[in-house]
Amino acid sequence: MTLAQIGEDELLARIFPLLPVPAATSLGPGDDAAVIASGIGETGIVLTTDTMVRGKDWLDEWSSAADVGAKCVAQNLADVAAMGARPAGLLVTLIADAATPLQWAVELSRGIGQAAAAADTGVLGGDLSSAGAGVLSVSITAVGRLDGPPVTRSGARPGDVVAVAGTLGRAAAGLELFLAGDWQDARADAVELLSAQRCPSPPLAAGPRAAQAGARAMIDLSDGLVRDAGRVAAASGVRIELLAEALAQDIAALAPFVGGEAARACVLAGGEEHSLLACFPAEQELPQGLPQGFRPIGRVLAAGPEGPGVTVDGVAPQVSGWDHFGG
Ligand SMILES: Nc1ncnc2c1ncn2[C@@H]1O[C@H](COP(=O)(O)OP(=O)(O)O)[C@@H](O)[C@H]1O
Ligand SMILES: Cc1ncc(C[n+]2csc(CCOP(=O)(O)OP(=O)(O)O)c2C)c(N)n1
Ligand SMILES: [Mg+2]
Repeated sequence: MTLAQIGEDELLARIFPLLPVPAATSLGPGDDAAVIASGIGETGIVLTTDTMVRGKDWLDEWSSAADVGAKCVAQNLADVAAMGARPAGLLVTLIADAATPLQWAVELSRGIGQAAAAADTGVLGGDLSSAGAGVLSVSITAVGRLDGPPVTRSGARPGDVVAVAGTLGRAAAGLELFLAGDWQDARADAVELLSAQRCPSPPLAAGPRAAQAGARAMIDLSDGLVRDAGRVAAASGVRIELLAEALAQDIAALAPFVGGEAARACVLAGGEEHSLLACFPAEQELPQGLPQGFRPIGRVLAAGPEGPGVTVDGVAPQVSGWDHFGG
């Protein structure tokens, strides 16, 4: 049996039972970030980590070292925001073949520093380690502060409104353009899609805003809308019903660049967008009732006989989303 045969979710289900969760942990593995008590009132500290590997998460042909640094910060801070927390600091690990140009490591750090500063945070430390020929990997651990209870994946309830802050499918469309290979002469508007893939800019401030507004569940969209909504559905024991009409504009905006079918796949299954998907009590359904930056895209329904899952206009979409091991 290999990792490819089981995929990420099944691997996690097998390893979680082997890992003791420290005493007095508020929230252990399984959500966007873990939570421990801060020791100050009811507030908590969130902790999360995300890694990028050359060849798997970026290619040097299309991403500069600064892009890689900024993207790794964005991925991590999106997980902090998805708990409803604000960033408190980063730890950075660089694992590199000793033949890596010094300039690459310097530019990586410049990208990390700029992205951290833009998010009103900074770097607390890290680690350096060498690796075999051609290996290059960046790992960041982010720490965040909560002002109130964390917003987990498990609090969605039937009747809630499903809303998203940030764009959908743009990083995936950028990846399509890179993989198609003819991106160097891209039109100005296509360059925005390439940038969304090189260094996404998640709506970080929307996370704490959602928490403040009473969001019941939240996740950042790293592996695709349907797959990540499915994680909220599974954790909450509900069905998430997305409305095709609410996604039509997102799909139409990408179609001229990648074609209609790929545009739909980008919006429903594209990874690395790091927008925030949240479920709010139904009385907040009107856009002015939702916190700034969120727009409604669906409803939470009872799970029904088929169990928790995601549907689009009542039908289970035939899209998969990203899995590092192909599961
Ligand atoms: N090797 C591991 N050991 C323990 N927990 C892990 C491991 N890998 C991932 N996790 C936990 O599993 C959950 C899902 O991980 P992941 O899919 O990477 O989350 P995200 O998409 O939010 O970055 C997270 O709570 C994470 O902390
Ligand atoms: C060379 C290359 N191939 C494929 C991808 C696509 N890709 C890599 S990781 C990923 C999903 C996000 O993975 P990760 O950042 O590990 O997410 P998380 O742990 O937050 O779920 C996608 C769509 C890419 N960015 N670069
Ligand atoms: Mg996440």
